[in-house]
Amino acid sequence: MDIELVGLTKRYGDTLAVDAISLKIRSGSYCCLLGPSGCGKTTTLRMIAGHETVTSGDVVIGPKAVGDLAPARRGTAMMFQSYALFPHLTCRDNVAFGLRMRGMPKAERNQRAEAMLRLVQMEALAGRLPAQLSGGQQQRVALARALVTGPKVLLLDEPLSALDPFLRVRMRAELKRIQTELGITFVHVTHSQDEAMALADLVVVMNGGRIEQAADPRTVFERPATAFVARFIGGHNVIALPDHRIAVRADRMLLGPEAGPDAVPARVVAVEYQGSAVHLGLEAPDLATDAAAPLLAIVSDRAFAERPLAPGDTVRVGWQAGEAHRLDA
Ligand SMILES: Nc1ncnc2c1ncn2[C@@H]1O[C@H](COP(=O)(O)OP(=O)(O)OP(=O)(O)O)[C@@H](O)[C@H]1O
Repeated sequence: MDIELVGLTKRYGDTLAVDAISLKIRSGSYCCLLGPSGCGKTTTLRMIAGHETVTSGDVVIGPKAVGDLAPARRGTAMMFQSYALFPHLTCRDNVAFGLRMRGMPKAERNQRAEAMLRLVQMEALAGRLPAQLSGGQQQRVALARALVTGPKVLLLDEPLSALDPFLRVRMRAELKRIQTELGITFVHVTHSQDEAMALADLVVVMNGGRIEQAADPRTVFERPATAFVARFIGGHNVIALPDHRIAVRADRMLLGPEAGPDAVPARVVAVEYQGSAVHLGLEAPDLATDAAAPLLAIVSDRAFAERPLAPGDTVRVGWQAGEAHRLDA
């Protein structure tokens, strides 16, 4: 189901948590709300779910504004960071719980619960209690429980943050598979750029209660709209020119003889080996980077091996004109 936010605003006393945001999320897409702590992501999600009242503006799900509808009547389901499974119920009964509340007969609800457990690859452990499961397994059960009532929209609040990094990457692939298989709309709150880039069809970068940019991951990375987006997404240098700012991808910085005639001198201040690439921190007095951080240049391990650099070295740094991307703000 399509979701549309129209001038959606939330105030808590003097705090403007969400500031008149407007956004269209197409049916069947995977949308990530991305931004630093306190930017209003969770509040936005909770207003879509109906767990939070709206100060002004509208949430439209499918054909109708849902402002007056209780959470259970919006066609949405929510999955939380803490899995909140009932400890005394088996996986199967946890998943079937919502159907029991709706008065579905036992045989049918068990069948539906088993189908959902199959979808999340937990059918073999259907008879276990939550305490007998790992964190990742509990999370799969929580996902099955959120999906069992057939929501048109699944809302996920930092669903992967409690998992260790390895499991997080695996579960993230699972989320994407399940979303694609079901074809329903997912709205997923995260503060992780990697997670948003890996999962989303639509990345919504938020800052201070507003949307800085809403676009597909590639556009956000290749054409960040603002300096905030360029910095938050990472892998970019934000450079101030006399009348505007530009972003240049760190992996497009050119060093040494390749840097071209317009290159400027820089001093190497940091060298970080990252496996397939080497990250170089550079101080270039002729370039105004408006953050305190040094310039970043990412070079392949091979290129670095051919021409190694160490802290204290000087090198010329530049970029091809086409690689400079003008920022709106
Ligand atoms: N119940 C509340 N009462 C007062 N202020 C609140 C309440 N809930 C959130 N806020 C404030 O609203 C702003 C947005 O909070 P929100 O939880 O939506 O941010 P977030 O982007 O989800 O952050 P995080 O990643 O830390 O969860 C913050 O300044 C927060 O302090």
